[in-house]
Amino acid sequence: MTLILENVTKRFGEHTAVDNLSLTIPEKEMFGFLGGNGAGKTTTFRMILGLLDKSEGKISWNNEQINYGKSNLIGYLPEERGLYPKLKVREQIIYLGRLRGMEKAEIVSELEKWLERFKVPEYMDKKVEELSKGNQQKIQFISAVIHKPKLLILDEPFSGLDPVNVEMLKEAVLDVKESGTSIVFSSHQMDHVEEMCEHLCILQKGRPVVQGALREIKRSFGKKNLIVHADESLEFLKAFPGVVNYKKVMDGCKLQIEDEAVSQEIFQALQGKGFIRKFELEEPSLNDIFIEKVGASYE
Ligand SMILES: Nc1ncnc2c1ncn2[C@@H]1O[C@H](COP(=O)(O)OP(=O)(O)OP(=O)(O)O)[C@@H](O)[C@H]1O
Repeated sequence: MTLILENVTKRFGEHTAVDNLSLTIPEKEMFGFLGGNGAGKTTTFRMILGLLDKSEGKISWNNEQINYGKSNLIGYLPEERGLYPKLKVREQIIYLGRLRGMEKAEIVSELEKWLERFKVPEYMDKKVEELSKGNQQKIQFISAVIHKPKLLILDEPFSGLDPVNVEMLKEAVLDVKESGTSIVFSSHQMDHVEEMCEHLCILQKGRPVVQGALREIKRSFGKKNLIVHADESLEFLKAFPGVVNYKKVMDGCKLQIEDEAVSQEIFQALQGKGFIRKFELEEPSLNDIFIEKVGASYE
């Protein structure tokens, strides 16, 4: 089931939050949705879910109009987490599972599996308000996937989690994807998107500035990173032709260079200038691409 957005626009009064956005999110894919604060990610999610009317355009899923009435097919982890603090985890998930048409016994058995997996079986009969913020997030995630949705929308799923819990949740998300669910998720942490997504879109002021397959986006960016560690000062590389950016790091520097050929010229220029301990050419990171494409709009 492919999710398609065609020329979707959302205006709040004079302000255009999402501007003529077209996207195709392939079936059974993990799609990364990125953008700075206020870029329009949550607004797009709300429109996909039918929680917010769009001003213009068309959103369809499997050629049908999508809406939250089809909630047994959709899972949503909202940015503003929304659990009932006074309810016990068991009551909470049973309530949400029933709303999605599940039988109570099936809900409890699925919940037990998830709590075991997240290493918190003892939370079954704890009130949500008794759990830490990160652990509430695990429960919120369970509430989004308990009914095995076909489409899962995760708004900042990893924010506020410690590194161990991030890894645990990442694995869970990948398993949900492997079971055949299409997943769209937003994140400000580029490394998560880089690790998990085949396709992505970077929004800036409601418009896509980068869109497509991650591998292709990196290839077409052209610039590469070069890390050099040496005994001698490398300051002279700041002004070296083809060096776009120079950053001092421990023991050396990290350069952004125009293309691979520049690295060879630098290598030659370094001959006879002391011992080179590291000389490593890297693909640009998604963080580099994001900063270049979106960073300018902050100035
Ligand atoms: N209900 C609303 N009424 C008026 N303006 C809104 C409303 N919801 C969102 N906006 C505006 O639309 C723009 C996009 O907001 P949105 O929440 O979609 O951004 P976001 O990309 O999710 O940002 P963040 O990363 O900070 O969560 C912002 O300028 C925001 O102020």
